[in-house]
Amino acid sequence: MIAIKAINLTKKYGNFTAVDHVNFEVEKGEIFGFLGPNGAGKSTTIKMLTTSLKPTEGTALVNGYDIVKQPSLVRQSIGVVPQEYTADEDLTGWENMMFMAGVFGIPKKIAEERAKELLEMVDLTQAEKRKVSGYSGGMRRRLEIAMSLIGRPAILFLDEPTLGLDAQTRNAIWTYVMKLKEEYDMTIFLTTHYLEEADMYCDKIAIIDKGHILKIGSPKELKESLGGDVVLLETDNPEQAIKIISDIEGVVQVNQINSEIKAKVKNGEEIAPKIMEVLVKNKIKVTKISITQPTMDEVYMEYTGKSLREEQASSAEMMSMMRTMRRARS
Ligand SMILES: Nc1ncnc2c1ncn2[C@@H]1O[C@H](COP(=O)(O)OP(=O)(O)OP(=O)(O)O)[C@@H](O)[C@H]1O
Repeated sequence: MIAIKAINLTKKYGNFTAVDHVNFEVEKGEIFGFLGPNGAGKSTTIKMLTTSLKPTEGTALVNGYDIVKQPSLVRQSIGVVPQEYTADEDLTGWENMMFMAGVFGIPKKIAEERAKELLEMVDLTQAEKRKVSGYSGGMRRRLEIAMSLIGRPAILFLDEPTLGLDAQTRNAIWTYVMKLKEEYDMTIFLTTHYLEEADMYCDKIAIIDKGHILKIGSPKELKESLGGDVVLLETDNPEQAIKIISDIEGVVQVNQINSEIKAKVKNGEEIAPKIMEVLVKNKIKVTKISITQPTMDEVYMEYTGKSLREEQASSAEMMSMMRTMRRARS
């Protein structure tokens, strides 16, 4: 079943096209990640899908509702955690939950039951009576995830859910997201520019840059699209081993680098045992074997022509330069 379908979704800010005729489908129960650098159009897309921004052209179906023609039905069926903070600092965690339940028109008794359960899920029961102004960044994010779930949405939208959080909190956020997928079969649409997180947790990834989707697929498919895995071997007879390995189906290329044989293969997990089997049959002794897959970094580099790390580094440098300039002026 399709949970989200974007049809030529487009947003222009004046003459500038931030999202350009984007088409994609998200299946029910899937964690779908929009991966791209700053300014790629990720937030603009999420804002259109959650109806806080109107498309200039095209549309999308969210839970079967048209974002342009049926925005209030879309809003009732989704949960949203935007990039900017939404919880009220002057209220406690519990009061924020109750406020959100009011927005969804949930009867008090049911709201209280759900708030209790959700605050427990995000480990905030102990802090529920404290004002949000005293929460850490990670606690706020966890509260906002709980708030977004009070209406029992079929789809949850998360804009950079782990941005700026420490590694431990990022792991905790992902634990909740995985739990929602597994226990409630929830569809989760998120944006991120953390390559490792997208690789580890997303069922499907769309790489977006300059308003265009450059590639969509599962992390495995994206890595395979680079031409497959590499099997590294050491044997007691490299010359003959190379000849034998070259003839195995699914082996794309074989080279010898010093004492190692490097075989580029379509699917390492399937082909490595075959290589072993054939070499043993030919009485060639394998002393070492390993499989390496292309990384998400390489995938990103291939499709965008640049490294996300370099961009992040340069934007971090820019920020630090701006801070230095501000300090120098004051
Ligand atoms: N209100 C606006 N008016 C004009 N241009 C905008 C506006 N909002 C966004 N943009 C531009 O549209 C492009 C896409 O922005 P968007 O925020 O969607 O990117 P993003 O991929 O989410 O990046 P980030 O991770 O920095 O939020 C950027 O070049 C941005 O400067």
